[in-house]
Amino acid sequence: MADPDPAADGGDPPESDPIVEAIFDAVAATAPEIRAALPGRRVESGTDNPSGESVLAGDLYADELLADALTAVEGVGSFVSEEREAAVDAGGAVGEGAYAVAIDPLDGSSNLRSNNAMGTVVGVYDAPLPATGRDLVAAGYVLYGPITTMVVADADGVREEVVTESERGSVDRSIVEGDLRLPDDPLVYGFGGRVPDWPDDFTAYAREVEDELKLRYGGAMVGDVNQVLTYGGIFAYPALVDAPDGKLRLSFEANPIAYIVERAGGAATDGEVDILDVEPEGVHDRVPLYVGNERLVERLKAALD
Ligand SMILES: O=P(O)(O)OC[C@H]1O[C@](O)(COP(=O)(O)O)[C@@H](O)[C@@H]1O
Ligand SMILES: [Mg+2]
Ligand SMILES: [Mg+2]
Repeated sequence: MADPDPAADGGDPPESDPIVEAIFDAVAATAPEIRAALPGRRVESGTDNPSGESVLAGDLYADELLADALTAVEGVGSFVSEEREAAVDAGGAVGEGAYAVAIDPLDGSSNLRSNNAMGTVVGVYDAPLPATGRDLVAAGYVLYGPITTMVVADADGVREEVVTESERGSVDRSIVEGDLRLPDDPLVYGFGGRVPDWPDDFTAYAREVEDELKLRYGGAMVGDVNQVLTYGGIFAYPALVDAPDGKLRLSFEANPIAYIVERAGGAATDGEVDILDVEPEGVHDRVPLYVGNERLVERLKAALD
């Protein structure tokens, strides 16, 4: 369930965390370089990642750039990536003043060839990984769409920034929405996986939602979730009959998205429990993800019961 908004009780909003600020400064600073590098990196790298998926040159480039940038941040003790088997030790004791950062360097990379939206997903944990989402202190994503935006959720709430490259070669960031909240009236839905692979109970739920909302599925989680955050609705990459854990990874896809959407007033579940309560065994564990307006998520859980 959504955490109470610290500022809503009339109290002072919590001070922003300087390490978290430095992490998202580093992520924003890499965004123009990643975007500029994509045209020449649409080809297969010839390698597979720990999830057994083929990796594009763009995935590896983004991973290298973000690894260098994030492990250099004072207060980052460990770095985990979709493209790396194990955590990279960045110095500093995670959980005792240092954070573990988990990233999906390029989410939706299959959209690179078709020139559709992609992104970078970031989770900042106050515990060594694998950890539950309750150990997140912040999360965010960069969305490489017609413009480059960055959504950041932390103790202060959820904000959306536009990230542009300045003449000086650095980045300019302007907050376009300082208190992002899911609209109460949902408008869109996007469900991944092939329809014949959906379990019957999810298919029945999908048929109901299809009669109520507009289909918005672009094939990149960050783009599809950003539609839900903007217009209200639900995104799912469900459990499939031949993949009961779905496709998305908990540490650097589902948990960060769940943290963001919960702080924006929504909900996120694996079909049974809150995503943020799922106990992983490994940093590459997959989990079904259903995320969006609370009422739609509650109906989903009842449908899968
Ligand atoms: O191609 P499918 O099966 O629709 O899967 C799309 C899903 O796979 C992903 O692309 C997986 O992420 P990566 O591209 O980071 O591996 C998600 O962004 C997206 O939601
Ligand atoms: Mg991804
Ligand atoms: Mg990826």
